Order: sequence, then C-alpha cells, then structure tokens
Amino acid sequence: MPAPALDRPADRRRPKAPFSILIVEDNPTDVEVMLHALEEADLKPLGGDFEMEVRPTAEGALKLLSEQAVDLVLTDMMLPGMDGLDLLSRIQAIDRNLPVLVVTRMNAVASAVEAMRRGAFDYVIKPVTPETLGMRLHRAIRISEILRRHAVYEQQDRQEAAALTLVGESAAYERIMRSIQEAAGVRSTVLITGETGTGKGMIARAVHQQSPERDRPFQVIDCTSIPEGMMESELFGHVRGAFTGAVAEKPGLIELANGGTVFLDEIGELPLTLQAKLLRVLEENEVRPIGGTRVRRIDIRFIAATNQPLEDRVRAGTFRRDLYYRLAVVSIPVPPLRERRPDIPVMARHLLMRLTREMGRARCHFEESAIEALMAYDWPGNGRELRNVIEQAIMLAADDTVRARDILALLPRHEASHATESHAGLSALPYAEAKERAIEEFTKVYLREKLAAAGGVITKAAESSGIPRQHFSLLMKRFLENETAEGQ
Ligand SMILES: Nc1ncnc2c1ncn2[C@@H]1O[C@H](COP(=O)(O)OP(=O)(O)OP(=O)(O)O)[C@@H](O)[C@H]1O
Repeated sequence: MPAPALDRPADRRRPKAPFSILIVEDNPTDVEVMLHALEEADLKPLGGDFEMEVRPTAEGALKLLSEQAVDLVLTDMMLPGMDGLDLLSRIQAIDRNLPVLVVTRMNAVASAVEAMRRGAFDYVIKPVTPETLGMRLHRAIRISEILRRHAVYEQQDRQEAAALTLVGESAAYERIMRSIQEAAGVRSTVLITGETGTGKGMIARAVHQQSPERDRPFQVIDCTSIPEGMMESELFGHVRGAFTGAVAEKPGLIELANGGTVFLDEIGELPLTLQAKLLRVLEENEVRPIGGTRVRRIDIRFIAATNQPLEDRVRAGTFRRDLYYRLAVVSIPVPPLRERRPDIPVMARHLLMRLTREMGRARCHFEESAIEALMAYDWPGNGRELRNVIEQAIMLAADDTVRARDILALLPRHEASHATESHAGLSALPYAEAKERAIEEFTKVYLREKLAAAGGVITKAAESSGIPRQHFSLLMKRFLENETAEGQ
C-alpha cells in the first residue's frame, strides 16, 4: 500500500463514507503502520463504510475539525508544536462528545493515562498491531455511533419542543397560560374546550410538560380515530380469550400511561356506554380489562378536550352530566383566534420562522400589510388554518418577503369576491376562452373553500371533494400556484 501524502486525504478515502476517522500523526512510517492496521482490522461501522483523513500537525487537525464532521480521532501524543494533551482539550472544546484515542510509546504511558483522565476514550501503545488497534477501534466506533445518534435525538427533541411552543400576547392568551400553570401544579382532571385548531392539543401537552410527571408517559387517545367496536378494548385492554380474536392479553392505552397523563381528544365523541366506564375509572382510579376479574390500580391525570359545546350535549342527553362535572374540575376555555386578534401577528411570525426552518428555506419576513391582511381575516380553522396559509405562502413567495397579495390569494373570502368580479368580465371573451377561465376560477374558489373547511388538511379536503388526495394536490399545484405566479 503506498504511503498517503500527508495533509491530503488518505488513499482509502471513498466518495461516500458515512464514518470518518481522523489520524493525527507526524511520522509517515507510523501513519503507514496505522493505516495498515486499520485495513487489517476489518472495521465495520454501522453505516457500512468509513473514510480516513491524515494530518501531521495538531493545527492541521483542528482546522479540519472546524470544517467538517469527524466521528473519531486517533492521535499521537507527541506532535510538533502542540502535544496530544493540548490537542485533546482543544478537540473537547469543539465537540465534547467526539471520542479521541491516543497513541503512545511504552515509555510515555503516563501521559496517555493523563489523557484518559482528561476524557480521552482509550489509548493504544506503539508499535500498533491490527489486533489491538482493531479491538479498541471497534469499541470506540460503537460508542461514537451511539453518541452521534443520541445527538440527533437531542436535536429532534429540541425541534419538537420548539414546535410545541404556544405563543400569543392577548389577555385571553395570558389567561390560558395562567390556567396551564395552575393545572400543572395539581393532579386534577382538566377539560379544554374550543373550536378546532385553537391549540387544545398543545395546551394539554403544555400542562403535562409543566407538571412534576413530565418524564412519565403522555398518551394521546383520539376518540374519533378508534372504531367504536374496538374502543373499549383499546382503552381498557382485554384478557386472553375475552372475545373472538383476543388470542393474548393486551393492556389498554390508559394502563400503559400509568404514572403519567392521558389526553382524551374529542371526548364528545365517546359513546354513552364507554362514558359510564370512563367515569368509573376516574372515580375509582382503577381499570378492569374486558373479560378480566381483577381490577388494576392506576395513577393517571386525565386531560380531555372537545370542540363541541358539551353542556348542550348534556342537555340533549348524549353526554353524561356526572362525567362532564368529573372532567371539568379544571376548565380551560380557549377562545377562537378571531376573538384574540392580538395573538395573530405573534403566532404568524413564530410560525413563519419555524416553518421556513423546517422547510429548509432562507429566513423570510412579512411585509407590514401582510400582517394586516392576516389580522383582518376571521380564521374559522384557527391556528391550524393560520399555520397552513403561512406554509403555502412560504412556498409561493417569490423572494424572502411574504406580501399581502400572497396572503390574500390564499384566503377564501378574497377569492370569492375576486371570482365574482372576474365572472362579470367573462362575457367580453370568446366562448372557449371564457369557459376555460370560468372553470379555472371555479376550481380555485372550490379548492380554497374545501381547504379552509378542512382547516388546511389536504387529505380531509380531498376526501370531502370525493377525489383522491394526489388528484387534489395536482389541482392545487396547477390552479393555486399558477394564479399566484400570474399575480406577481
Ligand atoms: N397559540 C399558538 N401558538 C402557536 N401555534 C399555535 C397556537 N395555537 C394553535 N397553533 C397552531 O395550530 C396547530 C393546531 O393546534 P392543535 O392541534 O393543538 O389544535 P386543536 O385545538 O387540538 O385542534 P383539533 O380540535 O382539531 O384537534 C398547531 O400545530 C400549531 O401549528
């Protein structure tokens, strides 16, 4: 194997190597021995392949580390200019999770031990052999991969936490924040009420997050998404043989959240029979799986949400009064966005920043008149509709500014009046052209109204239009995007 030129990628460099090892060594013979040992060691990082970079000096190594991600460093302890210990501290300042293996001569083991005391992952004694180096590297690679994956999870957690941030500045928003804090401090049942998209799910999560049980499970049970026939077994579980198909014992979703929080979304949809069973669970703090004879004790906080006026349902006899009172120990009513307009600009800017980042787009900002357009609209789909309009506006915006016309083009009310005006001028056109225009105008209005009614959820809008989601998306692409491009 030819010796790699120092300060250049080693020969084993491959075009797409997921795991990279940096060797810091000034002695070309030692570099060659190490590369040979690595070759023989048959390393298999989980990503498949790996690449190696060689630098003869600590400075060269630090420069590389500042330019690209490396997964593992193998460094000599005696380097020109800066010794291995200093290099170790500098590397730790760049990335405290990067595993560093030090290579040393037998007569300098004390300094290698000192390096380990300061956080080096391991040490290898020269002359390096494929067996010792291989064994130590195998271990280091596994650790490095675990740390790398852990860092990805940490990053995702941070992004998810940011995505869940409630923002606002209206008096109603302040009241909601106070209620969240109060509810978090006690373990009572909470009932959150408000129109669709007002952020009830986010509020429920915030209560859990601010409670002492924040590290315990947060179990969401959407009462609309579980088929009625399966609801009881999903919620309370079943024992083996409880019914045909119950081949094994299965714990219910409630039991699985023991110690934490259960969020019952759309509680108004819970059938009356299950309302009675849920009430028993709330009152007695125990669940009885279907077919079971023994009850299981539970310690759970329940949060329920609904966009239906539950009092009306109680009066109509379709929701149990006793369950209603049992749920509404702490009550958090969430007014619709049109009744707390001061929240709109804050939410819009927050969503714009978050969505551009998520979509990998450059930072965007609103033209002042775009904010005015947002504030003037009534938002029947509340925060969810606002989020979807902003997402589409980012996609349609020609540059880094979202303008009033981008917003207005996406709001159904504007479209309706716009359509009426354009229909008035159609008779001036030849029949074929007028017909094509009319179909175009109709499709735009239709798509926007369907989208608004579905709170911007394309799957729902497509379903209520009776066409496949893919077809709906194609229509959106053809009619909604073209229209905005023309308008610019
Ligand atoms: N105060 C807020 N701050 C930031 N974003 C918000 C706020 N309120 C709502 N949103 C946005 O609206 C979206 C919908 O929120 P969420 O799902 O919690 O509403 P919901 O009331 O539970 O809706 P549904 O009744 O349809 O289940 C969120 O993902 C978020 O993008």
